[in-house]
Amino acid sequence: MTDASSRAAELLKEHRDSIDRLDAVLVYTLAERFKHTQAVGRLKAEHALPPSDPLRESQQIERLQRMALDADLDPEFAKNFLNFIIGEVIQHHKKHQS
Ligand SMILES: O=C(O)C(=O)C[C@]1(C(=O)O)C=C[C@@H](O)C=C1
Repeated sequence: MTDASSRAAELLKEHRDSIDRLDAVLVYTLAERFKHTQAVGRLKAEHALPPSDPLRESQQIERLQRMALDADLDPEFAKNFLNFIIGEVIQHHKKHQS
């Protein structure tokens, strides 16, 4: 192995270690978020509230897109990602109500 290729292998490993650490943060963060949304789902079912709240969603999307721009993340990606998670939450809420 040349010096350049062993340095590249070292850098690749460092990046992958960071990616693994950040993936763990994502999983634990998502799990914590779902714990809160499950509690919200129970509250909504107990009080006959609708599973989705479009006004709240548009506020969340707007806020997330502002943060994404600030963080140098594609705001369209951030929006799609949040919409995907919220879609999943709404399915869970609907199950609580049925
Ligand atoms: O805040 C709520 O009312 C929720 O049910 C949580 C949540 C979310 O996942 O953030 C999910 C569905 C709603 O449409 C809005 C937001």
